[in-house]
Amino acid sequence: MKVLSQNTAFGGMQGVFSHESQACQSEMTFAVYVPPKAIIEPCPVVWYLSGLTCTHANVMEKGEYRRMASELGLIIVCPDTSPRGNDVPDELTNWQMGKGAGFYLDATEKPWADHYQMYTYITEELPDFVRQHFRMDMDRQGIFGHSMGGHGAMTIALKNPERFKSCSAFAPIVQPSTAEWSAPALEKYLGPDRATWRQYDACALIEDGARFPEFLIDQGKADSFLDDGLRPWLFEQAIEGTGIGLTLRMHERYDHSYYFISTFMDDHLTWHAERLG
Ligand SMILES: N[C@@H](CCC(=O)N[C@@H](CS)C(=O)NCC(=O)O)C(=O)O
Repeated sequence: MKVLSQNTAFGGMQGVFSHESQACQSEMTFAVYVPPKAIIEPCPVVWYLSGLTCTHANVMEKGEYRRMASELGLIIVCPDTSPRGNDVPDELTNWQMGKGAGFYLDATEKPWADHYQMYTYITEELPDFVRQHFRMDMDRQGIFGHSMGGHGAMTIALKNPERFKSCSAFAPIVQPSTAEWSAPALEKYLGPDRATWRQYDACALIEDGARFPEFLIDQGKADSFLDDGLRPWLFEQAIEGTGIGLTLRMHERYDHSYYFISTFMDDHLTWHAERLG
């Protein structure tokens, strides 16, 4: 593991690290915040998955999670959103595909499949890696994210309910297989057979029987991506009659930015801490 930076913050440590990923065949960077309580005992881990165009750095610099994570004793891990490097395929003029747009899936199509294995990276390789380097209580894990990362958090929680005890999202893409924003990317990564897309679509997963106890979703009403990309009302419909709990909060005047995310960050961390014990 390469240490790219380490800084003390709120009595804990904000670090940025990189390692060689087998899954993505690329050097991957991630951020970890370790609260001061971790000196005394292993702390629960909350994974934050970022949105389109982001790296690990957007939430680290603008998410304002450290004060509350320090207080609540939560480790926060912030991975990158795609493989990186000169040999990784990309679409240079399309921010919804390629680098910065890994969609937390395992691509099956050329030329993407060799590197774009973000589902395996996030659910297997990175957890195995960080547990070796940080004292974490892996029996207490939560996951949250923003936009494409909200989609990642919700689909990963729905597919791994035994691993995650809590899930929340800021402005998630709840049905990526039908959104103008994301359907073209799913087709390129996964091919034309839409049946294979369903495992990466929170609404479709629920229709197909996946379950998770409850979700917290915050959504700004002034978010310019609300109608084309995000559409949380589709998730509300998908959970009807399933017993899945949903706290959906629609906020007047808030947009898609980190001003919105940082405003509600404390509520999300509290939501996770209450469920992680
Ligand atoms: N295409 C626009 C929009 C992309 C966008 O809003 N991305 C969201 C996630 S979907 C984000 O978090 N952007 C980075 C930031 O605000 O720091 C851009 O590149 O600025």
